[in-house]
Amino acid sequence: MLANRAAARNFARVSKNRNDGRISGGPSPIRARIGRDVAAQLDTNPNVRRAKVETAQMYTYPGFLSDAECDALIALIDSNSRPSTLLAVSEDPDYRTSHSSDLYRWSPEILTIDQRIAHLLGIPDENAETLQGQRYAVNQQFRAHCDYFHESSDYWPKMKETGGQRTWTAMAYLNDVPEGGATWFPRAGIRFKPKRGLLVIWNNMMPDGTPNYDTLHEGMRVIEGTKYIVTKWFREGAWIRDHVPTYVPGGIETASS
Ligand SMILES: O=C(O)CCC(=O)C(=O)O
Ligand SMILES: [Fe+2]
Repeated sequence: MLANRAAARNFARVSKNRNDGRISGGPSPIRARIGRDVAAQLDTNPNVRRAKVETAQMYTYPGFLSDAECDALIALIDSNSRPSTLLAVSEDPDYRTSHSSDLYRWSPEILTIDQRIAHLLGIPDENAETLQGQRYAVNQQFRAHCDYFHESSDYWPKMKETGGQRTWTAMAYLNDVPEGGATWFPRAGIRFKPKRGLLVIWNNMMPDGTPNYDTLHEGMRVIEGTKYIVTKWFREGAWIRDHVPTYVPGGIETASS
């Protein structure tokens, strides 16, 4: 507990603008406020633990998803997945070798989980991208990357229009993995072993709202078994702007805005 409080104090002091050589963005009062507000909410939740990391705000919530929820999500991922993609082209064909599944946001089971995650962080659900499932078979991985967008990139104008920068990430493991598949933050110096139901939450921004290169992370190669996760990325603004459809059994009400 003491160590975690010290981590929180030190995080507030760390404001050196480290980056990976690309312009990923500068300070931002809105992103800084989101960082403070979400951390304040997580710090008072008795189910949430702050990770012992000084250079980023990082938390865990063991058992956030029930076994039944994990099983339902695994079945959905298996029924609907495609090879994972990247926003920017990579020269390394092994960079992201998993399969992804865009989970159907308006189905009751996804909506409930989506809203629980948004409520936990205290960020409006409309700021969140659709929950994305990932499946990694043996030897598959997602090499080191940051979840925030590079504001000098070709894809940025489109991202800016659809809610802007990614601030917080929430990622849950749906199963235990016999060997490999940890999520490793080499710069922050922490590694999470997949554990069924565990939610890992981190802020991709620094205290002043600048993208935090210390959140660099890697989905390590799976050595034995299959790894299933769901990831939710929160934007600084509204990602959903249009009419929000209502779910009706067998489909959605599709009135346009
Ligand atoms: O698979 C992992 O452990 C990390 C996944 C990840 O970084 C992501 O989905 O953005
Ligand atoms: Fe990531």
